[in-house]
Amino acid sequence: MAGPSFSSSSRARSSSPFSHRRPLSSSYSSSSSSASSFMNGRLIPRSSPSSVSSHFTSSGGIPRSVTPSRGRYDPSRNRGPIGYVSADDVIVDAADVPSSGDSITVTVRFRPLSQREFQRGDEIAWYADGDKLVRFEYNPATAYAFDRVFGPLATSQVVYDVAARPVVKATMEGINGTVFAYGVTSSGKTHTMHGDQSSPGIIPLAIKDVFSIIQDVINDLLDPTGQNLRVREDAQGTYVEGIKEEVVLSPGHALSFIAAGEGSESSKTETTGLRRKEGSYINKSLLTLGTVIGKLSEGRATHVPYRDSKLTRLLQSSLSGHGLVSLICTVTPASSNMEETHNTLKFASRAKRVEIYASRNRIIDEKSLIKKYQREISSLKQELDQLKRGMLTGVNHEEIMSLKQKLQEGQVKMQSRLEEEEEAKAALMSRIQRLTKLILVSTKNTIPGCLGDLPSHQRRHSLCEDDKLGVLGETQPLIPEIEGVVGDPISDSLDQLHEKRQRPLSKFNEEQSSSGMTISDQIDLLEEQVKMVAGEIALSNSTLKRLLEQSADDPDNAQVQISKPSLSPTRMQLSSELQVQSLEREIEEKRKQMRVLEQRISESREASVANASLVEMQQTVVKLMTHCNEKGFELEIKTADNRILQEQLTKKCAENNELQEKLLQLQHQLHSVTSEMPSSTPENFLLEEIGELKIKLQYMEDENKKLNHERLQIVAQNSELLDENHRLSEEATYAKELASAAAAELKNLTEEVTKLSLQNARQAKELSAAQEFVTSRNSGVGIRKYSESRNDVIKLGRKGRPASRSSDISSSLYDDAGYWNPDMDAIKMELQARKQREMALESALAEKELLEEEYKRKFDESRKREAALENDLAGMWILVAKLKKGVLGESDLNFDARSSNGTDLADDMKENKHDHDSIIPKDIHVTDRLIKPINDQLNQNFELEPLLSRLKLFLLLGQKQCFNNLQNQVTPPISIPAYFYEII
Ligand SMILES: Nc1ncnc2c1ncn2[C@@H]1O[C@H](COP(=O)(O)OP(=O)(O)OP(=O)(O)O)[C@@H](O)[C@H]1O
Repeated sequence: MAGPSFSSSSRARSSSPFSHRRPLSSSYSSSSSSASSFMNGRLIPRSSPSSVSSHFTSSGGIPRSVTPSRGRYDPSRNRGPIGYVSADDVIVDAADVPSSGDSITVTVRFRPLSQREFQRGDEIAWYADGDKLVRFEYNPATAYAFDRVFGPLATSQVVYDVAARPVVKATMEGINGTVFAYGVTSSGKTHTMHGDQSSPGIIPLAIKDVFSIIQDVINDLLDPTGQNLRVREDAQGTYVEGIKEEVVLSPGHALSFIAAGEGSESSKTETTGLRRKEGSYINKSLLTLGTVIGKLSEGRATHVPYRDSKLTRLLQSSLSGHGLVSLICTVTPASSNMEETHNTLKFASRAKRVEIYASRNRIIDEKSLIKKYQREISSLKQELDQLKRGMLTGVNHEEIMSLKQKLQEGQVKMQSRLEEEEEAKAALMSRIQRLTKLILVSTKNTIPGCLGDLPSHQRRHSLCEDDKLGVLGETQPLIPEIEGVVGDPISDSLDQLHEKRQRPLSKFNEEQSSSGMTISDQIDLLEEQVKMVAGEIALSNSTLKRLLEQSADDPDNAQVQISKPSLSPTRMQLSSELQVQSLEREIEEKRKQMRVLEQRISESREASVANASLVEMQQTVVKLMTHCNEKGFELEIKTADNRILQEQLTKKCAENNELQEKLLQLQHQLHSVTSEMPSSTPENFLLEEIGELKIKLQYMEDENKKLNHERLQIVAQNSELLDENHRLSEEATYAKELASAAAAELKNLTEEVTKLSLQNARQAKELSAAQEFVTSRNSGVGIRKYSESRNDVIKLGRKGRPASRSSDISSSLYDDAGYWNPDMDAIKMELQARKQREMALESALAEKELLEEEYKRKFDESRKREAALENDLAGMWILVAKLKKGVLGESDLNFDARSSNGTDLADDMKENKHDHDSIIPKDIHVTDRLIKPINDQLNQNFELEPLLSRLKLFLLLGQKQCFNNLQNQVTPPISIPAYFYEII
């Protein structure tokens, strides 16, 4: 299927052998009901009150090969209560699109009240009640239901979408279809079918649709010269004889033809005063259409008077159910047209009852047909065989006769089919030839340089053919008729040629182009002629020479035997002198001719040089003209396309404006609503939410960066602190050592002091004993006591001597002879010094202990800070992960102004003018819960630190698998709260 074609009934008939066939493609035809019909039923006599219709039909496939498979009529199927209904009737929703085996799609379109109707006080009499009902204002019980009712505000695009597009689409799938508008005058048929620039109707929309489906379209158009087209029928249905086809290349192109068909119809009818006549035809056609629809809607097999009007004949194949039919009834709501509208509605209602059985056309190719016929022949042969066998076995006579009859009928049928096929084939062939010719002509005309670029040998070839038929053919008799000087054909042809050369160049070129002979061809011809004349001169010369020789040899015998058998005896008897003279004259004559020819050749050469450029120029001009025509044609198409585009653009602009207005309105509304309830509308909420999320994300990223920076700082601080800690530990160890040394010394000293005190006490005792001795020297008791005391001292002194540090003191207690001689002052001083040393050591120890405590406190603090920051970081990571996953719930966005590290973030955020409170999760302590076990473990075991740090990192990053793997390496395993697993 090449595509749809457009046809109209007011085109001339053609004698094309294929003219009685419908086009090889889907066809689009538009006509009114009248004899001199036109596109879209535009011809409505103002005086005529009658309804008119406008329609387009489209058929898919090749009717010749169409095999319509009709469905069975089933009245119970798909019959909604479409038609007249009472107000209480239940309206069943009819299918929006026509379907096979269904009824005609009937839609009703109301137009708005016109200015005139309004001014004269018309009221709304009929109106669209919903999109299925038409109701009577003055009696609401009167209502009609249809497939669809379009109110006065419905656009043609909507009407097209519902009422026509399914038909157009089906056409593209090979199902015939018809869309026609029906309605009283001024009810809106033209507006619906044709429309205008701002609101294109069904026809332009259909064309556009068709072109969007296919690229190449064969278009049947009205022939402006045609009158009185005949509607004919064949086995495939009704067709308009002599329909003209045009190839169209774009929607614009198709529309331009339609427009042309319309610019010719109106002028014709205006000027020839055919309107009245048209009106009467239309009335007749519509009357018949009403009758036909009425008959069809009865569903009985009665005679349907299709043939009574051209309109019904044209619509016959559509109405008789071969294709889809969409009827658009246009009505006015005006009360002044109340009755007409009612009639239209009744008509539409009746039409709705017509059943259609649209079926897809099948294209059967030649091979399939041959196969089909072969099958039929073989079955017939079988029948024949059976017949023969029957004859042999004694089948009764009647049976044989009936079989014979059948066979004959079959043969006749076959014969007629074959003939039909032959006919169709011939028609096709002729059409193909015609089209090929057209293509060739058009190619010839359109391909620039086609003729001029022909190779010279081709030109020569054609010349030779011309030569045979023309100039050379005339020159041939010259050779035998040597004396044919009178009426010399060469001269004639040369004269003709010369004459031609003398003519104005344009004329010359015209002839040249018409005969296909160029100057170079003519020069070739002249050269050939020169050669021939030269040959003739040579022949004459040799004859002359022979004659002269003979006369010289035998002057008495003047008889000359001319070798030429054609020469008459009388001539042969001429005197040799006369013959010689004649020959000489002839030779002279030929030479003259030759000179003339040579001169003409040289002139022709000169002329060819001069003309060549002119010819070339002319050819270029012709080419340019052709090109120009093509471009003009393209321009027309483009203009038409442009117009459509402009229409679309205008429409789009209008839509755009409307949308913008709506947008403004909406924005305005939104604004007003927002000002009342700032966050109540979903748009607001979403916008806010998006904004918040963006801010949060940004803040998170910033915070993350900050935290990372801080973390790095903390790590650096930590390492510093660790160093310091190490140093302090060393110092503490040293201090401890010192302290223990000091303690040991103190102990020794204490012991020594005790000893010394004891010694001192003893010495004091000894001293008092000695004093007593001195006092009692005079008595024996005193000396003995002194001796005893002295022995004790000695014993003591000797015992105490090993103590190294007390040696000084001891030594100060004895003289060189080892006798007790205590230097009390020295001892006292020594003791004093020792005490002082002891005190200093004790204070240093206390100081060191204080320092150690201070460092330890600082270290703990930094650890805590680090943990807190890590907690914050963990919180952030979790939040970021949630945001990325898009699982951030309301609860996550409940925030606490204070983070775990004690920073008052709320204050910071207030300073930043953003409501950053919201980014710190309330349940930030969760991270404490997560990290705490690890931190505890870390605090307990410093060796595990690298492992645990990694563990923490995996935990924070939510890498469950890595975390689990690593966790197994930690002994004892860390217990992780279930919450963590929920998060990751
Ligand atoms: N649906 C519509 N919306 C707006 N205007 C409309 C509509 N239908 C028709 N009109 C207007 O009503 C007027 C008559 O319409 P239109 O010429 O299409 O009627 P018509 O049936 O073709 O008439 P006629 O039978 O005389 O050809 C026109 O001005 C047309 O623009």
